[in-house]
Amino acid sequence: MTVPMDMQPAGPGPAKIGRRGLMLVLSSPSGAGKTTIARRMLQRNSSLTMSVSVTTRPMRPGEVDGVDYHFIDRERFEQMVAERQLLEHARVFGNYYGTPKEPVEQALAKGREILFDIDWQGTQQLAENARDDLVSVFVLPPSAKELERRLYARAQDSAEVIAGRMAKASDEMSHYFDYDYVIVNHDIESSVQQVQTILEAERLKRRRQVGLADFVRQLQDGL
Ligand SMILES: Nc1ncnc2c1ncn2[C@@H]1O[C@H](COP(=O)(O)OP(=O)(O)OP(=O)(O)O)[C@@H](O)[C@H]1O
Ligand SMILES: Nc1nc2c(ncn2[C@@H]2O[C@H](COP(=O)(O)O)[C@@H](O)[C@H]2O)c(=O)[nH]1
Repeated sequence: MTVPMDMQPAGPGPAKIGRRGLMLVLSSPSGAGKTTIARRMLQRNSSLTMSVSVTTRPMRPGEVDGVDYHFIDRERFEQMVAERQLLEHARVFGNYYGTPKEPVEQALAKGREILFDIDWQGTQQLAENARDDLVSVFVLPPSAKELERRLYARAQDSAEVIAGRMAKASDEMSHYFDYDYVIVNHDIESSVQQVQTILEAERLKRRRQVGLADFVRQLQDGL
């Protein structure tokens, strides 16, 4: 997948430096806090667009169809896979999840930055297709006890579901090794600031700055 630029190199007048879009992925064991971090990042960054996944999992109290997820049945999910409408997809905790391709491509075409809350399987698939445009962050909980406490405090899943997610947490966490960055979510404000720092540094990567050559040439011409 190629990510277009949000600003073309300058015509007449002073050269401008633009930015390529990027794909910022947050993954973690369930309950470590990535959804909370993602929501705050969206509030802070108007250039960020959230990728809204499809899922076959039942809606939780308070969730809104089309905002938190597109809630679909298994048949529709299989159809989307068959029609190649998903950029990546995976089975997680017995349910099916996937990233619709079209909204991501549209947002990238406008040079926007896309935020993904997906698991390690989805991250691996995105990396296979667009490694250069991917920035991946793994969020760890401070402790196993705190992870369980957060899952209960969220009060949205049954004890059985929580036990299932805790049982998978160790395996999930083993994938931290494949990520570009790893943060430990002790305090939400610090974690959001850390992800913000990552985003700002990644924007400054040379390959993501468009029109640098023209800008430097103009600087040199003025010497
Ligand atoms: N740093 C933190 N300190 C205390 N509580 C937190 C912190 N970060 C998140 N939480 C709380 O922990 C619970 C789980 O957070 P959240 O839903 O963001 O996790 P998640 O990683 O997105 O889980 P899932 O993968 O199941 O969607 C929520 O109730 C949230 O408010
Ligand atoms: N590979 C994908 N994983 C996804 C996607 N959307 C969400 N997820 C991950 O699933 C689990 C469970 O989420 P929950 O909302 O049911 O608690 C979590 O790890 C999410 O990151 C997706 O489109 N693809």
